[in-house]
Amino acid sequence: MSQTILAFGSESGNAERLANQFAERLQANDPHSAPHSTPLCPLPLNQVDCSKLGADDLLLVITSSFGDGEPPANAEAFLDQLPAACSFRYAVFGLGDVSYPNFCGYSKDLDAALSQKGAHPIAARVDADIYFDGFFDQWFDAISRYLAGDPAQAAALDLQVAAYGDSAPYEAKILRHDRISDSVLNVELDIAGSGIQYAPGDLVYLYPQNDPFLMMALATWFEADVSALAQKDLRALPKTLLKTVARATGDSDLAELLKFKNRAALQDYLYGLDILDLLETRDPGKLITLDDLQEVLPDIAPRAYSIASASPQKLRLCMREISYDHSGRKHLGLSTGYMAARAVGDSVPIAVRPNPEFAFDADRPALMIGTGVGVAPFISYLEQQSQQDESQTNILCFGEKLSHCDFLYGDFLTSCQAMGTLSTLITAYSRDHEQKFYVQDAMRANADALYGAIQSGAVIYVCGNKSHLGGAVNDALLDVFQQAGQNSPEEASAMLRALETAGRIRRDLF
Ligand SMILES: Cc1cc2nc3c(=O)[nH]c(=O)nc-3n(C[C@H](O)[C@H](O)[C@H](O)COP(=O)(O)O)c2cc1C
Repeated sequence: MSQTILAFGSESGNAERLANQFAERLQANDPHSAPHSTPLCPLPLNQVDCSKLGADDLLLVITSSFGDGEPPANAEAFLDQLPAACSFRYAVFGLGDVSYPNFCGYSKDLDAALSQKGAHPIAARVDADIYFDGFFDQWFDAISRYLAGDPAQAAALDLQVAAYGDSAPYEAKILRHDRISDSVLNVELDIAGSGIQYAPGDLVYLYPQNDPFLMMALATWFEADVSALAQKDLRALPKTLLKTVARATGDSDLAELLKFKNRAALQDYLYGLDILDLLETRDPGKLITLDDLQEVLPDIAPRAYSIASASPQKLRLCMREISYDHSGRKHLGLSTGYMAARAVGDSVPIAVRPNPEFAFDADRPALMIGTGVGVAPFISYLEQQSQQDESQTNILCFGEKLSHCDFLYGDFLTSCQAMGTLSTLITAYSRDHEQKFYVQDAMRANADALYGAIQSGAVIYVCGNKSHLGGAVNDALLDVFQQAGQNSPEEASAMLRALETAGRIRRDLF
């Protein structure tokens, strides 16, 4: 009699949980699945003896990859005990994470070894990323139909996330590239077919390149090809570089500035400075060489932005452009300058990463507090909510400078209000009136509404500039608790602590 074996390789429990779910769903005769007479009892891969499996048998494997694409401990022994020749049928569901260089390394090795030894795949291997639930539902559906005698769906299965990541970013085409205020750039990227999945709060990483004008100016300075600096961050000037310059040029002022006691003055000095400014002002004798720079300048690090969309086809981000004059020359922010210089139709390398600290809780009301481009994750969340039949009670407190030109995504937010996805929109424009009015002032002015939302279980999400919002929002919350809840200062502090402990205040500050 033929047998079906369901095995898992799991380090932190995901694959084991899915294997148990698979067995339970099959047994419960899920509406999509076929009845299955003998319950499947999932077991670790190490306990599977393939020498006992014949041509009629089926091995179903759900396994993650660990280390550098290696098997989890409870699957370690499996490949070593594989017989030289196999005749059984199999299907592999691989769990992984595209941010690891060896994405789904073990499940890929396992699939290759099984087929090389003569085992027959009934479905193409699944390479699933951290958002694996959708793939799992489809895999379960196809395999359960196969078990019920209908192999077509399994044969047609094609569930493989492309292995983009830090080592191989995904090249996304720009679909839209426009300005939504004087200084805010809105960019939409095509991710259809990429396998990229994300949730509100997640981050997109950009891999910017240096400003070509700065590179040209450096080539003129060195009278040489400076392409060796292409991957170097020309704006993040490390102390080791400044020490090298001070030593080579005998610049005692710079040496003095590098002393620990002068760290605040050093920070001021470095603000807005790039490598060319430093060379022009501190090294007129051109003692610092290209090799020196190559050695001490850090590589360009990918830059993270909050995703401002919820579509599986398109990914939106917004960024405030940085552009200023320093020493008579125009300076651009590295990634905003890079993105501003691109156009519709260009491709840009990206990677998407989860941001668990700032994940949205769809089962609770949301009290969202954001300033400027800090509105981005809230746009994503509201877009997701507007795709659902019912939405939570959601409040957004949004702060910017001027109401007539800085109401970012204003049309969308107004339509969310009309649809009911956004229950309350509170805005604070700091420069509309003589008297400055910030988002924390708007929180105090709407204390009753905010207190009511928090009392009804809302999670508080704060996104925006660290120095503006870090302490100010906490102070405003304390005032809200006292003002609207009639709490003493001590009680208000205890409430804030309790919310923090319960994970009901989530911050993404930059
Ligand atoms: C320390 C560590 C190493 C990992 N190495 C890899 C890897 O090399 N390739 C990969 O695709 N995923 C890797 N992952 C991601 C896991 O495969 C992924 O989180 C999976 O869902 C875990 O499933 P499990 O809980 O069943 O073990 C790694 C995760 C951790 C925490």
